Amino acid sequence: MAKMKLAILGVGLIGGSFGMAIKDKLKDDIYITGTTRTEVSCLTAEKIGAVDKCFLSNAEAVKDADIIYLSTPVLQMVPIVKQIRPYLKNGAVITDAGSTKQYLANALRKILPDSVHYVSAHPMAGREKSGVSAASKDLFKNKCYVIIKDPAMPVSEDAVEKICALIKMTGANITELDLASHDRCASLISHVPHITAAALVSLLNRNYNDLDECIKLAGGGFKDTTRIASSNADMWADICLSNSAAIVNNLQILQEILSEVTGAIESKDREKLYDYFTVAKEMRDKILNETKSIYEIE
Ligand SMILES: NC(=O)C1=CN([C@@H]2O[C@H](COP(=O)(O)OP(=O)(O)OC[C@H]3O[C@@H](n4cnc5c(N)ncnc54)[C@H](O)[C@@H]3O)[C@@H](O)[C@H]2O)C=CC1
Ligand SMILES: O=C(O)C(=O)Cc1ccc(O)cc1
Repeated sequence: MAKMKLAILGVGLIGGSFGMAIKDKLKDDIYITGTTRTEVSCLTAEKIGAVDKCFLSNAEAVKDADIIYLSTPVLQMVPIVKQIRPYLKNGAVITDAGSTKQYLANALRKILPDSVHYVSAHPMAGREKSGVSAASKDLFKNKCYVIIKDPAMPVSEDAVEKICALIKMTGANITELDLASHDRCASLISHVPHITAAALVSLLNRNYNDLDECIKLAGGGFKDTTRIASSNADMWADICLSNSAAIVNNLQILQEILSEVTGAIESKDREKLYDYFTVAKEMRDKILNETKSIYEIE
């Protein structure tokens, strides 16, 4: 039987980690090609074993591929699919790691031929560092990996099984969601927290003439609440633009919460402030307790 061929377009943190995990499990039973935008990162991708062969051309990488894994920033994916469309073989399965799903599903549905299957998915695993040099074969281990099942986007069970079989090799736990639920939940649990972490850092840039003095005081609290503000700007701009309705809705709710707590401080309402922190602490402790296995293995 011919070897399975996997093409990873955008071998960065996520694509590189996916390639490393699959290569680690399947060794020579799979042939992995990939693309990056520079020769240096292409060489790194080969050196760390994320791919067998790296190209600077997406068209070259997808030749004869059975499975195509898109792992560039979200808004790069549709132009890439348009570019590779003539080179896709019948029966090929495309999946993607994009952080937002509805926008991609709508756009890809319009441009993909019937002979190519699309399985929408999202690894809920990552870190604030980007690029292939930050990749790790264990990045997805014990983390949630969402597979989209949506009545508006029927997909062949055989294609879903092929993608799930690869995802299982990374050690991730598969969860199913529909498109709208995914984008709503991801905005709440990931997108708005990232925007907020960046806002906490931006706060330092406003109203403070003595920034150097303030930074001397930075401790664990600042580091914990702002770690993800070090994430890739290209990727986060695309996420905001491709899930704007859910993100704007949750940012407005966050502004209401901040207005309420501002009011409580101004009016010296100690009971309200006590309740504000108590409710948040109880909820966070409960969530961490219920998701212990995710956070213990880093
Ligand atoms: N960073 C994270 O923690 C997570 C990211 N994601 C999603 O995964 C995707 C990739 O994110 P990362 O791996 O973090 O980004 P990254 O910046 O580490 O990697 C992106 C890769 O795509 C390449 N690239 C960009 N445009 C390209 C193009 N037109 N053609 C070929 N290659 C191109 C870059 O050279 C780089 O190798 C994004 O869509 C992101 O939303 C999903 C889960 C977690
Ligand atoms: O660094 C972290 O902890 C993250 O939360 C990474 C992350 C970023 C984007 C995603 O779509 C999913 C996970």
